[in-house]
Amino acid sequence: MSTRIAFLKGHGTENDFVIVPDPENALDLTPATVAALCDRRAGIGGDGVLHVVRSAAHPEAQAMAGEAEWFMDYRNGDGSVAEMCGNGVRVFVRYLQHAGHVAEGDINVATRAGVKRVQIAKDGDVTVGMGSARLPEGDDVTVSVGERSWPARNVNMGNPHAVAFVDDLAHAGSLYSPPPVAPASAYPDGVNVEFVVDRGHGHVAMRVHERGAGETRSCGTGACAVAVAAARRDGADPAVTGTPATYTVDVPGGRLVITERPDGEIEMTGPAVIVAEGLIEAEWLENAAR
Ligand SMILES: N[C@@H](CCC[C@H](N)C(=O)O)C(=O)O
Repeated sequence: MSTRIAFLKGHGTENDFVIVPDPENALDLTPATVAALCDRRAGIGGDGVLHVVRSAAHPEAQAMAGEAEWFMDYRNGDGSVAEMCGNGVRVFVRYLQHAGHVAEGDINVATRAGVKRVQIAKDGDVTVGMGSARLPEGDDVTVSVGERSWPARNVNMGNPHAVAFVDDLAHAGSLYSPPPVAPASAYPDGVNVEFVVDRGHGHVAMRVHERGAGETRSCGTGACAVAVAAARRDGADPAVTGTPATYTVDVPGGRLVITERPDGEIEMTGPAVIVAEGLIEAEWLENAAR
């Protein structure tokens, strides 16, 4: 009888993930395996994989093991590695709670963008301290779709984003392929692109084309990048004014609330849901790895 490998399926504002618990880092999750798992027809389906590993067991996280027991080894749906996933880290902690590894309260999670502090509230929402945004000075960029183009803000949330304010989210088009961003030299490792419209005071809506996944229903790091870009556009810089800036960001899959504090820390709150759990056939996984 062949061994089976446990998985779960979860989402945060419909940014969906295949969760693969592998505490001792025993699985060889090749890019081909990840892409097969995320395939919505021949696999389980998801925007990415949350590989759940003890920090001490992963070479990229051992240095963080003293601060955070668990490492989120995040992979995009095409198999590529990403530094950070804001919705993913909330779902990751929801999984840790579901599996009985942690209780309500504050939990540290190691990520490629450093240790993130995550809080599980009684109402079910999960808040993550995302760290601060980096806005490379004089590094603004241009995003295009067909004949239209917009000036965009280069915002780094541990991973790269280009944030464009548009008149209508439909102007982003089908987003079947990555929207061109110029100059390409601003993003040597590729970029996530957000299109944003205003909905009211401190309230915006966005669509996103994610590096390594295509258009998704939500992107947590993207929503944070959007909140920071909107705040700067609106003349709000909490580090200067000493007043936190809060934005509600509507995404196709729900709503996220983002607050930037005067010390630069950005907090994001939203839902995180475990949908299902099951077993992957080892033989299928072995074939997928080839
Ligand atoms: N959906 C994620 C971001 C996932 C990584 C991204 N595609 C990248 O390559 O940087 C989020 O919620 O932040």
